[in-house]
Amino acid sequence: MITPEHGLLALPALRQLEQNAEAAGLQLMQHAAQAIAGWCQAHIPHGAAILVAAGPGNNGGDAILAACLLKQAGYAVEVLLPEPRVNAAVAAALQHWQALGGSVRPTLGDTPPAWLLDGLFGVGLSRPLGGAWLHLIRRLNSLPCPKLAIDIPSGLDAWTGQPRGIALRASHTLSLLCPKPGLYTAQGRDYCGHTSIALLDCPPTHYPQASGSIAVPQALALKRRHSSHKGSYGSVSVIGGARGMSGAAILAGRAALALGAGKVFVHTQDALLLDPATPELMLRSWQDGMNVPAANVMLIGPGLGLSDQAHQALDALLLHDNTLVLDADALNLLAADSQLQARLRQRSYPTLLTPHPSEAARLLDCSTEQIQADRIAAARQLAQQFACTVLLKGSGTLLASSGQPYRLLVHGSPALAVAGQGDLLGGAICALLAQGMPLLDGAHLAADLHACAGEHYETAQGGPIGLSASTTLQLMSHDLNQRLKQAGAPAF
Ligand SMILES: NC(=O)C1=CN([C@@H]2O[C@H](COP(=O)(O)OP(=O)(O)OC[C@H]3O[C@@H](n4cnc5c(N)ncnc54)[C@H](OP(=O)(O)O)[C@@H]3O)[C@@H](O)[C@H]2O)[C@@H](O)CC1
Ligand SMILES: [K+]
Repeated sequence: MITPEHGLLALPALRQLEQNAEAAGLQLMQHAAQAIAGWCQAHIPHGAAILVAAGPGNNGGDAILAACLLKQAGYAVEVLLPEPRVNAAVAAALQHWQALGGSVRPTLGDTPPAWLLDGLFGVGLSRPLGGAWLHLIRRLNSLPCPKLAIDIPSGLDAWTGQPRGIALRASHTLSLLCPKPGLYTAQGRDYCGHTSIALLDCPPTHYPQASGSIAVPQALALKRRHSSHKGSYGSVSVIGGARGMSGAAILAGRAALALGAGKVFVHTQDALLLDPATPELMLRSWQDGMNVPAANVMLIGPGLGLSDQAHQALDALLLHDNTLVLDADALNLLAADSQLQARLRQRSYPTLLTPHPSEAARLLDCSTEQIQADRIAAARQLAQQFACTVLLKGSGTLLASSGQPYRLLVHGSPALAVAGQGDLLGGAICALLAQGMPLLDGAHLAADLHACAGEHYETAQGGPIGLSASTTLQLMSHDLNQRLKQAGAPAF
């Protein structure tokens, strides 16, 4: 059961929710206005000058009713109404505003306010913004003040996280009734700033079924018994590291160890004698063969290259009856060979693909821009087309598996946008799977630990530059131990 604060609704379900609430006599717009005014009173100094930009739909209605409450609370509020043709709810809100002595201006003045409230467009944006709206939002973006977006920054698509023509660049976003995927994925994080959700006291029974979720699985399944040994925590084999690329496979192996796998093998093209920083790794060459015990989780791809030998290794591994994670060049080999694709679809054992947007584009034979234009659709299409679970990397990482609600990560940081981080994530996922977590949950928890490591680093350093692999792994294993401490009893 996905709770209202975690559920991601499609537009028809959101409209259904609105109708359910209205039918039950809930005054959503009043609740929205109270939530917005409450947020402002908690964050904006008393009496400050607030410009409230109101659009022609209910997003504008929320904004104007909030303006009324803020004026009554002693703020110096002005309403900007660029479009005089408004819906009935906005007209009623305007009457209330004018009855309080509030004035309305059609264009932006010269004096910048202390804060801007953006209530131009919300989830009713139905086409790209053009003409006068482009000009206005450009001017609002250049105002030297913090900006609170109501529900979603105006112009940002609430489902894809992409601006439609242009979008307001908010410093904060207060989203109403439920989270929306566009707050977190694609360009959403850059446009929304700090986000919070106001559920508007809407009872959970009014919420239709969610198509996605932002809830992170618990670490409970990873609790350890005292009477356990390394054989209790599974083993991971990493297959990659073509000549000159062995570092990628080693990094994946280190991550698998750091996140708790019992034993880790790393198969590289040339046999390495030792990883001095992690002598626990068991190093093998491709010539030693890929025969590994049936309980293993296998990761193929980091630094694998596109050679015939690499192709043969992937071809053989797809026949193995154990959990398989495909990353990096394994995905590129897959994209170029329909026979490999057919073999993948025939697998009956858990299989995960972990593409970044360019790899996803190769797999779906489209452009990276097309993937990014609708990341949720792309992740779902990959999962369906290849009959497996998919983790689509990038800002707002997504997980999709046919017949399941999609998952969306709300954490992450540009600190992670450096070489080697994908290899670490692949190894970390395998570690949690080797310890018995189901595929979707294990991949999700590992990705969340990775995303949070980036955020923790950025917070601690005051910026995103310079995150190393070893720091990432320390942060991830520390976070995992904290989550274990908070989890309940061991899962016997
Ligand atoms: N959902 C909920 O349960 C709740 C919703 N609430 C609030 O309502 C908001 C949604 O309200 P909404 O549906 O009235 O849509 P909204 O975003 O105000 O815009 C519609 C207007 O914009 C216009 N328009 C659209 N695109 C345009 C374009 N490119 N260029 C120009 N015009 C364009 C469109 O015109 P039309 O397409 O009809 O020509 C119409 O006039 C939601 O975000 C939240 O704030 C809360 O009160 C609590 C519960
Ligand atoms: K808005």
